[in-house]
Amino acid sequence: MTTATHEETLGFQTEVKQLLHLMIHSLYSNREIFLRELISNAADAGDKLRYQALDNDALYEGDSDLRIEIEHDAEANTVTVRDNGIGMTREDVIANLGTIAKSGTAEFLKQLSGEQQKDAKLIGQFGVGFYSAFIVADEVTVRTRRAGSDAGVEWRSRGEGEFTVADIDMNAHGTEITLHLKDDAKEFADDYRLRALVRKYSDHIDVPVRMPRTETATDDDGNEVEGSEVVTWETVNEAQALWVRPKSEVSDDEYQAFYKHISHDFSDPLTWSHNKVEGKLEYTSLLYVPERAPFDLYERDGARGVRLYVQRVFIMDDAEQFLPLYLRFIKGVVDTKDLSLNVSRELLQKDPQVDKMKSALTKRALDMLKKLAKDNDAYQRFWNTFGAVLKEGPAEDFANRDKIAELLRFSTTHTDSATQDQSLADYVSRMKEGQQKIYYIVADSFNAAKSSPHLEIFRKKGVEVVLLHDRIDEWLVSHLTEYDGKSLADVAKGNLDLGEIEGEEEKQAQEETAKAKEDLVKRVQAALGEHVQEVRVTHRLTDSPACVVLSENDMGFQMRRIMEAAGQPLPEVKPILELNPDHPLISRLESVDDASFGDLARILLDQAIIAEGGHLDDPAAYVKRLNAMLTA
Ligand SMILES: Nc1ncnc2c1ncn2[C@@H]1O[C@H](COP(=O)(O)OP(=O)(O)OP(=O)(O)O)[C@@H](O)[C@H]1O
Repeated sequence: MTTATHEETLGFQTEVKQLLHLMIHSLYSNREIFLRELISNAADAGDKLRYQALDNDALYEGDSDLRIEIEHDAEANTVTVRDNGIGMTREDVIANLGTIAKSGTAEFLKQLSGEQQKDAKLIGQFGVGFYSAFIVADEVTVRTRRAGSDAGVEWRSRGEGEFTVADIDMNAHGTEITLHLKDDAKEFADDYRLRALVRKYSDHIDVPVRMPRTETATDDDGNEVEGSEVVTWETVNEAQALWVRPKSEVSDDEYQAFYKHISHDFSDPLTWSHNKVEGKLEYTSLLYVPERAPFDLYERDGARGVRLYVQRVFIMDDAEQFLPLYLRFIKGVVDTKDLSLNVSRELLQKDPQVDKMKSALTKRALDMLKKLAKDNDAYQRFWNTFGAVLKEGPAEDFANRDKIAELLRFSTTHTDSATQDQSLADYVSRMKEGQQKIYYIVADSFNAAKSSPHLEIFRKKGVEVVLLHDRIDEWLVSHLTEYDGKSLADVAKGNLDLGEIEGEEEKQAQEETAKAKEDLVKRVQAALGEHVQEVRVTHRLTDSPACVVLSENDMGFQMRRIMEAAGQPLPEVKPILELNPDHPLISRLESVDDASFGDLARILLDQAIIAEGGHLDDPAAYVKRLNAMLTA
C-alpha cells in the first residue's frame, strides 16, 4: 500500500478549464482518440528517456526495454496506460497537467465562436493531448516517477477545475495513467475494442504496445481449471518505425495513421512524400502536407513540423533547421546517420550537413506541392489554407524563387473571383499579342482591387491583371519581380506602359491630347500645390475622372498602410494625380471659375485617394467641399 504525503489541491489554469469544456462537448463522436493521444505521449516519454540515457545509462534503472502497456478492468470500469519512459517530477506534473504552455492558446480559445466550439476539427487543430482523457473518464489518476529520481507523484482530477497532487512511493520509473470511465464510455473497458484501437492508431510507432492475455488450462472435459490462469504480455502493434519500412510495403492507411500520431490532427493529410537518400548524405524523410492549419500558424514561436531522429533515436520536436519558415506547415520526420546523437539545437544551426539536408528537403517539399497541384481540388484546399504562408517564399528563399512561383495562385481579372486559383502560367498562356509584362494591382481587399480605376484601360483592352489583396502580397511582389522571363508590373506605379499592345497611332493621339491639356495640368498642379508630386494626363482611365499613382520606386499604398499600422515611421510620399482627359468632370474643370477650380481639383484628388483605398487627412473638409459643389 503506498502512502500519499504532501498532498495539495490546485486549480487548473483558466485555459485548461476552457479547453476541457470544449473538448468534452465537441469531441464526443471522436472519443476513441483519447487512446491514441495517451499512447503518443507514452511513446514520446520513451523517446525522451532513450535520448537522455545516451549520456547516462543509469537512467534506465536496469530496464532499457522500452514499452507501453494497456490494461483494463471491466468490473471497475478502468483503462490503464503505462509506460517505462522518462516520467515526471512533481513540478513537471503541475506544469504539464495543470497548464497549457503553448503561446497563443488564450487568444485561440477566445476567438472560437459558439458554433465553432462544436466543431471537433477546430479543437483538433489545437492538439488535444493528455486532456482528451476526460472525454471518456470522470476521474483520471496519473502515477509517475521521473527516471533517476526517488520521488513518485500521484495526480488526480475529475476534470472539473481542480487537481490534487501528492508524493507517493513508486517502484518503477515512468508513468501510469488510469482512467475511470464515464457510464457512457464503458465500452472501452474491453479487450477486443482496445486491441483494435491500438492497431488502428499506433501500429506504426517504434515502441511495442503490450496487452495482457490470460490463458487458462482446461481439463480433459474442456472445462477451465480454476486457479490455472497465466497472464502473458502480448505485443499488439507492429512496433516498427514506419519510415524505416520500404515505401512499397506501407499502405495509405498506415501513412495516414502515422501522420495523426505525429501531428495530433484529426483530418487525413493531403499528401505525403517518403524518401530514403543514400550517398554523401544519408537520411530518410517522411513529409506530410496537412489539410488544416494549426492554430498557431502565424505565431512567431508556433510549432514547426519536423521531428528529428538520429539513427532511429528521437532527438527533438520542432526541428526548425530542416525546412524554411515558409514551409512551416509541413509535418514529418527526418532520420539521419549523419548527425551525432548528442546534437543540440545550437549545433544544428552551425552544421553544414544540416544546411545540405535543409536544401534537399526544401526541394522535396516543393516537388510534393507541385505534384499535389495536379489535383486541382486538393491543391485549392491546400492553397486556401496555406497559400499566404507559401507567399513568404520568394523573399525567404531566393534560390527556389522560380519553383515557388509555379506554385502560387492568384485572383485575376480573368475570373474576377476572390478565389485565388489562377497560376502565373495560366496568366502567361492568356497574354495578349505584344504584351510583355505581367500586370498586377495591390489593394486592401478583393473588391478594392477589382474595382480599382487603374484597371479601366486593361479591361477595355482585354488585358488580364492579377488582383493582389493578401497582406503579404506587396512583400511578395517586391521579391518576385519576374516570371518566365516576363517582368511583373504594378499598374498603380509609374507611367502606364502597355508596350506593344498599343499601336503607334494610339500613342500619337495620346501625346496630342496630353499637349492640348498642358495648361489645365499646370493649373491643377498650382491649385493642389504641396498635396501632389505631379499632375499629368492619363489614358489609363475610361470611367473615372482621376486616379492617384506612385513613382516606380515608391513603397506601395498597401505596404505603407500596414507599416503605419505597425507604428513604423515612414517618410511622406505624395501621390501623382492623373486626369482622364475624356471625362466630363475634367471638361467641367476647364470651364469653372477660379473660385471653384481649387475646390473641384481638390475633390478630384480626394476621390482618387478614396477609390484607391486610402484615408483622407481631413475627411470633413472633403465632405464640405463636395456639399458646396452639390448645392451650387
Ligand atoms: N506518459 C507521459 N510521460 C511523461 N510525460 C508526459 C506523459 N504524458 C504527458 N506528459 C507531459 O505532459 C505534457 C503535456 O501533454 P499533452 O498531451 O497535454 O501535450 P503535448 O503532448 O505536449 O502536446 P500535443 O498533444 O499537442 O502534442 C507533455 O508535453 C509531457 O511533457
